[in-house]
Amino acid sequence: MDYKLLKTDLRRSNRRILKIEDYINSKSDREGFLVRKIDDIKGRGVFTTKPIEKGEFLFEYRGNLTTVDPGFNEYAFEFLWNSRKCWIDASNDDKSLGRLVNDDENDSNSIVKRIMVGGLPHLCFYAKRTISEGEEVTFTYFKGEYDQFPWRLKVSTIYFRIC
Ligand SMILES: C[S@@+](CC[C@H](N)C(=O)[O-])C[C@H]1O[C@@H](n2cnc3c(N)ncnc32)[C@H](O)[C@@H]1O
Repeated sequence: MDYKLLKTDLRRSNRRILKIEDYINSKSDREGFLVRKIDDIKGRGVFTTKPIEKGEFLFEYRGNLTTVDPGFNEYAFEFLWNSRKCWIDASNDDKSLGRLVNDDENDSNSIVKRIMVGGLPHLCFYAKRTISEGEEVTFTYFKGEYDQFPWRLKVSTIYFRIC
């Protein structure tokens, strides 16, 4: 057994485990993504610059944690923590990637998990499946009313016409 190699492997895997907390604590995003304007309606989106494996950590939905309802705010992410409604308010443009992930109702490639770091909840995007190089990172915001998501209304109108 090559113990030197084993030690290096362990160090590498420990680094991988620590990485997510490191990104959260240093308020930074990992490399492998770029932001691109898609069009005037959708605005900007996040795209991969290399393939991503299923289950990989992508980046945090970074913003201010609050228990005060921010009202209509397209950058507020609502979730439950200890049975209480909370929001990550990402309306401040801090150049982070999470706040720029667009909605895909039916075929999104990421999910969001709540993880605890430093005793506080953090929302993190993970790959739901393999994501190819150059693909847009998308998330299903939630199953809401169509008037909350006017772009979905547009898509379903086309769908009904085709049928
Ligand atoms: C959290 S922001 C996402 C980033 C946004 N595209 C930007 O450039 O700042 C949410 C907003 O993006 C737009 N958006 C998200 N998903 C969309 C989609 N599938 N089609 C059209 N617009 C979308 C809507 O304006 C929505 O209110």
